[in-house]
Amino acid sequence: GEYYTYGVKTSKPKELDDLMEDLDVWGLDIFLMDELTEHRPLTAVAFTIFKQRDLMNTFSICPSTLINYLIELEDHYQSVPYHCKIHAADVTQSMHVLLNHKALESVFDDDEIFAAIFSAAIHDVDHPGLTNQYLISTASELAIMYNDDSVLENHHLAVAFKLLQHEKRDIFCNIPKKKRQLIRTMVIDMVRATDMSKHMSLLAELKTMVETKKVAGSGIIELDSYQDRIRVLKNMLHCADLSNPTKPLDIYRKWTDRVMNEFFLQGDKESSQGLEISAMCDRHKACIEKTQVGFIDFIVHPLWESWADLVHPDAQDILESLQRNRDWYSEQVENLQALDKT
Ligand SMILES: O[C@@H](CN1CCOCC1)Cn1nccc1-c1ccc(OC(F)F)c(OC2CCCC2)c1
Repeated sequence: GEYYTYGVKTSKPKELDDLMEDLDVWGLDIFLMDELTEHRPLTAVAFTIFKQRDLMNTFSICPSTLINYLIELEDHYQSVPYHCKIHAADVTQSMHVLLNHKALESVFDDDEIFAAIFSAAIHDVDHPGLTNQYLISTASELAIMYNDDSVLENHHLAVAFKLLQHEKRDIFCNIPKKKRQLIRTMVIDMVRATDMSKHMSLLAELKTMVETKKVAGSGIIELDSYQDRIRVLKNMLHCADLSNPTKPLDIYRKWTDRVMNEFFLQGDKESSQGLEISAMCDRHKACIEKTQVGFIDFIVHPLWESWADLVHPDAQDILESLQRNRDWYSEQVENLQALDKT
């Protein structure tokens, strides 16, 4: 059918134009993007970012090849409550905004920017809505395939690269072999770093970088080794992946509903299989508000506090939004406790 400016059909071109004005704004309504693009948020967001960053010209990517790839990629995101194509679009758009931090201005080259946006778009493709721990403890096909090591993350990478193998979808086809291999290495490093079991070591590396941060007079960070550059990009994708609590509260709460739904569906499966129900997956015992306060205090805030140090002062607004949201969920806990006393 006919494709419009953003690579997708829309019955509301004016509203979509207005929404795309917010493409580099933290807090863009990605759920509205899903509606206005007739459920092609990832294709629309990724295509428009590629266009805005002139990546199709830089890497001689034919627009129809990019569209073919993005549509196929988007169709390989499963319709699970949380790890669906809207999450992929959300993380891709969030990555696009983080790459625009002043402290990172002209730090990364085109290869790294292409690798970063591509990694965000593919990072959860074909996610089954189940955790690595579940896949391992049920000796699933995927766990056997990947020997229990970053099972989901290795699968997302394999699926995404396999989709490139059709000539109509191979967006890497005009990139020189050496450069293609470098980009592939960076993408593998970034997507593997989204495995939550790597969170503590990734955060420790980020803290070390902050302590030893080399800054030019202009406040722009200096990164002189591949290891340092990929460390920042891995943490950037991890931040984008754990950015729900930093977004406007109405958007954050939609993500909380979705992730709890996905966890509870896993809990239902575990229960029906006579397995012990995983933490936070028991719909009859979960306290959603309390676990969000804990998630922010123990995981999300420590990560974003270090990121904000690295790119100071570019992420102050994000940090303040996170604090407000934490306070709101904490008040909900107090209200619920007061209710228990009545
Ligand atoms: O599951 C999280 C990591 N675990 C590690 C073990 O300790 C608890 C947290 C991160 N993760 N991984 C995939 C999706 C998500 C994930 C993403 C948005 C989440 O909440 C909201 F922002 F939407 C989210 O909330 C859960 C339920 C309460 C605490 C965490 C989880």
